[in-house]
Amino acid sequence: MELLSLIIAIAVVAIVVVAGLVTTGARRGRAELDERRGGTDVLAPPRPAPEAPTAPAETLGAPPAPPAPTLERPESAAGRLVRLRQRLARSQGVLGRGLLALLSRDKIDEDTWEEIEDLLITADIGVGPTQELVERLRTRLRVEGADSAPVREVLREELLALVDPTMDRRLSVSRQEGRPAVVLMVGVNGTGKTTTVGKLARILVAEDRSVVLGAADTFRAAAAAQLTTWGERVGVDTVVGPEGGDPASVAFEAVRTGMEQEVDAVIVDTAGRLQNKAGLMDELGKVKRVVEKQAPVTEVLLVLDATTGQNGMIQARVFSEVVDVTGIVLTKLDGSAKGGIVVAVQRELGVPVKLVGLGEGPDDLAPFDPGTFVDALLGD
Ligand SMILES: Nc1nc2c(ncn2[C@@H]2O[C@H](COP(=O)(O)OP(=O)(O)OP(=O)(O)O)[C@@H](O)[C@H]2O)c(=O)[nH]1
Repeated sequence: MELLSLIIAIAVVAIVVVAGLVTTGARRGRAELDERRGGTDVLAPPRPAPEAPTAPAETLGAPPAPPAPTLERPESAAGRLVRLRQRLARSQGVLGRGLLALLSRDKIDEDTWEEIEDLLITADIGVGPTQELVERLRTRLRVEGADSAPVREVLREELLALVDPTMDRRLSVSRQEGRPAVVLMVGVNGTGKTTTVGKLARILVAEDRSVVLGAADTFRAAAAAQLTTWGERVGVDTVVGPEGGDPASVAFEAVRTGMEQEVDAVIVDTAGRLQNKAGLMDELGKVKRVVEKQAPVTEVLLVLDATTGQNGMIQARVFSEVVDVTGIVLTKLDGSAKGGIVVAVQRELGVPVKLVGLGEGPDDLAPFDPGTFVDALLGD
């Protein structure tokens, strides 16, 4: 009996131990499963991979591009001088109308001829051309006398001959042999050089020509920004360099860009500081040499401020000794009664005035036309 009780007790203990082991194993298995499931009792579908937070539609990607700037449509070159004729007449009227009044006197004596000479000299025509004109007028009015054409007509003809309508005033701004035309704009700071580059670009754009600008005036910090703005307004690229950098390398880059873009013309603004002739020669000579490794320079336009009179003439002389000037741009003719400089500078350099500046507006630059100029001088 005692033995039976012992067997039963051992069996009970064994059952309890086995049951405990089974429970622990089951718990460990659950724990492991739970661990694999993410520590939750609930059988959940696998969690989706984490995603970038969904941004509101309007902030997706790059910020919306600003609306493309509206490009300006510059005024065509033809007829600009006619539009600006009034300004020319206002500034140069003293000369033209003054001459007309003196020559229309009943009796033209020596004093009158002297007055005529003074008027011409004051308008900066220069001594040589003044004497020439007076001689021709004297002869015609004496020889033709009462039979002569009206004084106004005689004067018009003689002034026109002095301005010389036979000079070739076309700008060389077309591609040649698969390369862009290259225009160097030279002149003393403040004459309106940078502005003229911008205005000329507008003239070319109006003629549907493609253009690249080169801001090789690295001397004046604002010049590059000023030029870039001019270009942007008409969709023209401007190549700029570091402030104080080498003007020749900017000019080189500009022409390289122009070659790549296959444009019609590259216009390069130069610094042209007139500190001394040797320095100027070095700078402009280098710019030209470097540019011509890629394409020939087709125009060297000298910008002169008409209000500076004889000073402008001195500048013209120095520049023409340093580079082969092919054309003159006379700026600020609207603010000067000294339109005679057209004649003087052409005589001095033997190159034509090709463009005239008649105001600060973006389209106030016009191809020079001798007939319209003389007509404006004489008034209607
Ligand atoms: N009235 C008038 N002003 C002009 C004309 N051309 C240029 N100007 C003005 O002259 C000033 C000088 O022009 P810029 O183009 O900055 O002169 P710049 O020769 O390039 O001078 P730097 O950049 O210092 O070399 C500006 O205020 C122009 O608006 C013109 O034909 N008539």
